[in-house]
Amino acid sequence: MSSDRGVLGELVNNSSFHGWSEDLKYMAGFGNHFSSEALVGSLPEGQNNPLLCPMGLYAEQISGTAFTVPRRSNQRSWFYRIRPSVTHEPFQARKPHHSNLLGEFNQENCSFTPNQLRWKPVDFPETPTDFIDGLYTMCGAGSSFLRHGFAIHMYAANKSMEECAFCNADGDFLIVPQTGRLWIITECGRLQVSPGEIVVVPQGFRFSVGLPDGPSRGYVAEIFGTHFQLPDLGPIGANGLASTRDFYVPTAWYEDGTHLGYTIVQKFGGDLFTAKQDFSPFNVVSWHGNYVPYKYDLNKFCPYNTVLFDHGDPSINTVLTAPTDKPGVALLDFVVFPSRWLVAEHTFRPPYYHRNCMSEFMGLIYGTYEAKADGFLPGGATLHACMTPHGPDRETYEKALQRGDEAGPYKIEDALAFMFESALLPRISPWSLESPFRDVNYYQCWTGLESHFSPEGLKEEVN
Ligand SMILES: O=C(O)Cc1cc(O)ccc1O
Ligand SMILES: [Fe+2]
Repeated sequence: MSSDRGVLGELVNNSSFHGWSEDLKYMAGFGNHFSSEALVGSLPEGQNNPLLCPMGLYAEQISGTAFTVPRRSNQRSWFYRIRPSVTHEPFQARKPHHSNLLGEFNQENCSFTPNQLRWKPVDFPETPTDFIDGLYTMCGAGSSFLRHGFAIHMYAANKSMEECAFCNADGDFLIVPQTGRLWIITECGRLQVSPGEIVVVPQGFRFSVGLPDGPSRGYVAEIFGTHFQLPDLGPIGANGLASTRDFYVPTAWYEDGTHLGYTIVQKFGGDLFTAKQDFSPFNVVSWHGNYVPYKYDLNKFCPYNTVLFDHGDPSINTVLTAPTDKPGVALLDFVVFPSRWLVAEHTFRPPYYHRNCMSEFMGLIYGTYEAKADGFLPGGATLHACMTPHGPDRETYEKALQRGDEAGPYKIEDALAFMFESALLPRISPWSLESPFRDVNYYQCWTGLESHFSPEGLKEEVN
């Protein structure tokens, strides 16, 4: 594969993506019950499914939680649409079979290793590739069938989805673009997501991805059986980290056209199925509810950190968390490492050396990550599984020691890394283990961390 942007630029014509306009309107909030009408008066008043909906629309509910979960965690939305989703031809297994996605992780389809893993950024594809075809699974655990687990995918694509909508029946997608904006049309409306922002598309939503910038790359965390929530703030108090007002939900937008051969691509049990229909799935004129896609700008994250000594645990930078049934134990935490001041005194400031009972997958959106002087590149990735030792590379360690106790306040700037952290032990897809982009020499970044042990030195100090 090569990354000839010029050639790719010619391949792609994104200017006509559903007549996209950039002046999108959003509603702010996290977990709210929203209402939105593209046409005034299209939302039924006082009830969800009247005999006849305003403007001759169909009422359709999408449930994101079992009907009977406690009210505080119940998620569902009501769509008022021109034709209902059910009006499609039968689903067929997609041909050719898409072999780069996994919906469950087991002995047969995956490997596992306690070694530290690192990947360089992949090249952009040379042939026209849309978001769906550009997706490939890196690792994961559990099963979408059993509604427990997660998958980590990445994508490299260069072409907008055309007359085609994706629907992930398996879980929620948290998408982290690294190169190229995403224009995402959902049944609730449209979102523009730039590198530095993230978007969550919950299970079951139909969506189409336009790539206005051509070659595009990014990361996707998929969670089975639960949804993301904001972390509790504990003693931090009522404010800080990601603020509810900075989450943006789309406003209703619809298209009413007959598109012969519109294809719904449904990910179901990790496999892809396609069904044809003769109208756009983005035909929701109004909607209300709390089961919604949303985006968030990571630059709005308000970091908290140590102000005197020692290196705090990275959980302080949690943006969103998907819980397990065990209090405080995440199925998947999404953690950022944003611009921030480091001020700790007599402290080794880079991330400490450690082994973690949780598994850590990291990506880099731009800049350099504070624990790695080189080799961890924007668009690349690392995986340090449960109890796999890791920490700063040799160069970072030596630089921190050179700066010494005298290091004054120092700002990490122009860098944005993130981590997907899970309590489940990830299995690795065969293609990511065999990938030509895997950095098989990763372990060498720690080679040469010498012993500085000197009992004599200590004796001298003590005496
Ligand atoms: O491994 C990593 O780089 C992520 C990380 C960062 C940090 O500041 C402390 C612990 C940790 O796992
Ligand atoms: Fe770590």
